[in-house]
Amino acid sequence: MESYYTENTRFYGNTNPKRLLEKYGSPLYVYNENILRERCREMVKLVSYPKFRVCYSTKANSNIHLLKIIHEEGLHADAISPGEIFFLQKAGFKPQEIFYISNNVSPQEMEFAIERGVTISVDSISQLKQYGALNPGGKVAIRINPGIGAGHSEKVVTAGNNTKFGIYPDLIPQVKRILKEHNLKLVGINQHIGSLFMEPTPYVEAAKTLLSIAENFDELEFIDFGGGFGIPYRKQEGEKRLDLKALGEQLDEIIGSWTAKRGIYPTFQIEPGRYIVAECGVLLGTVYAVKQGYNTTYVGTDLGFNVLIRPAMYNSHHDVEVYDENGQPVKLNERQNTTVVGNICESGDIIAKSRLLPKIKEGNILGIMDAGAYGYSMASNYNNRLRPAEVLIDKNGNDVLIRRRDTFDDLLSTFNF
Ligand SMILES: Cc1ncc(COP(=O)(O)O)c(C=O)c1O
Ligand SMILES: N[C@@H](CCCC[NH3+])C(=O)O
Repeated sequence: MESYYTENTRFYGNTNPKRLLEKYGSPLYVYNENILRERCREMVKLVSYPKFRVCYSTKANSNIHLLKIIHEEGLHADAISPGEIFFLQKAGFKPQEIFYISNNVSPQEMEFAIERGVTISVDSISQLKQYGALNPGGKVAIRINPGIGAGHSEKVVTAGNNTKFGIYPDLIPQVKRILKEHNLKLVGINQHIGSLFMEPTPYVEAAKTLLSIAENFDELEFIDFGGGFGIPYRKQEGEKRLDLKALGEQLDEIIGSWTAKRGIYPTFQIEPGRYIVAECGVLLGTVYAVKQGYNTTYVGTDLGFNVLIRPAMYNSHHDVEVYDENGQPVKLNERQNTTVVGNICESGDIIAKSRLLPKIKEGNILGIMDAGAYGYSMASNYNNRLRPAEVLIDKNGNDVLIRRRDTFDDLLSTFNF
């Protein structure tokens, strides 16, 4: 089948991968503003219940320029750390638009949010007690483990029996005692079952469970079903999109019947990260070596796992597109078994294993597709490598540098000499 992306070269606006690498260097993260805005809008209209809000999950990509666009589209945001709260505020999010979903944090980190007026969710009895002691009479949310998990790898399943996250429902009497002891108001309950589901069922089932748990509390201002909305990473094989219409209709139905039965109308919210940013991002890199192995051809690039760790960490698949000397996508007709590797000193430094790709030569450019989520945000300086620059193809198709590449001075900047 022809590449989804080959038909979609509009991604690069008025330029192309070759010109982008000539101008900004390799490797390079490239984001498309129109796609980002489209994904935000799809999520905002997911359900028709009027008090519905979308909290973008900042961990997926915390580039301040992308955060500004997401804010312009009317999304709120969730944060997992004071550093993310700091970035969100820099991007213009107001404290009441930020939800701090904390996990095992120090009193100082809780104070950081309390001082700024950011609502915190805690996810253990210990942390609820710590919060109560710090902010008696305050508002708080709790993260529930609904007992149902889902995700693309066991490392990203965040509910069920094998996870550090969330409070089990049988601890609710204890939660109530602590709330009373510290005169806390429980304003919200939230959950997140895990990252990347492609069928509505686990999410909807977990949402129903959360609604039954919500019946234990009278004054909830919001109920948060979490993120995890998947994107099709295997577009070249024709993978289908998550059916948002079906998912939205099911959510509307359970929200509608729950609110009608209870006669209360809290805000409902979701926390998508990947769905918002994955498909607006491509990671470009350059081929420097081609080597015939026993079973596969190794294509050696500057795309080490310091730049994109998902394949090495979770065995994740990203489609690969090959560009010719004019920066145009090479058609996927004559294909050979190819393994794309990086420049990091580890054998696990593989970005695409045993793929059928067109014949690749030194100097070719590769596009690692759907790399906007958990790409740069999980990048590192391992091997003292420099994290790449980030470029935005803006809504008029122009390329804009939104973050420069690291420098050697950046690597030195934290040392005392
Ligand atoms: C609490 C919480 N909310 C939201 C998300 C976003 O998940 P995703 O990017 O799969 O939508 C995550 C990450 O898995 C998370 O841990
Ligand atoms: N980092 C994961 C997503 C989940 C992380 C957040 N709980 C990934 O790249 O797929």
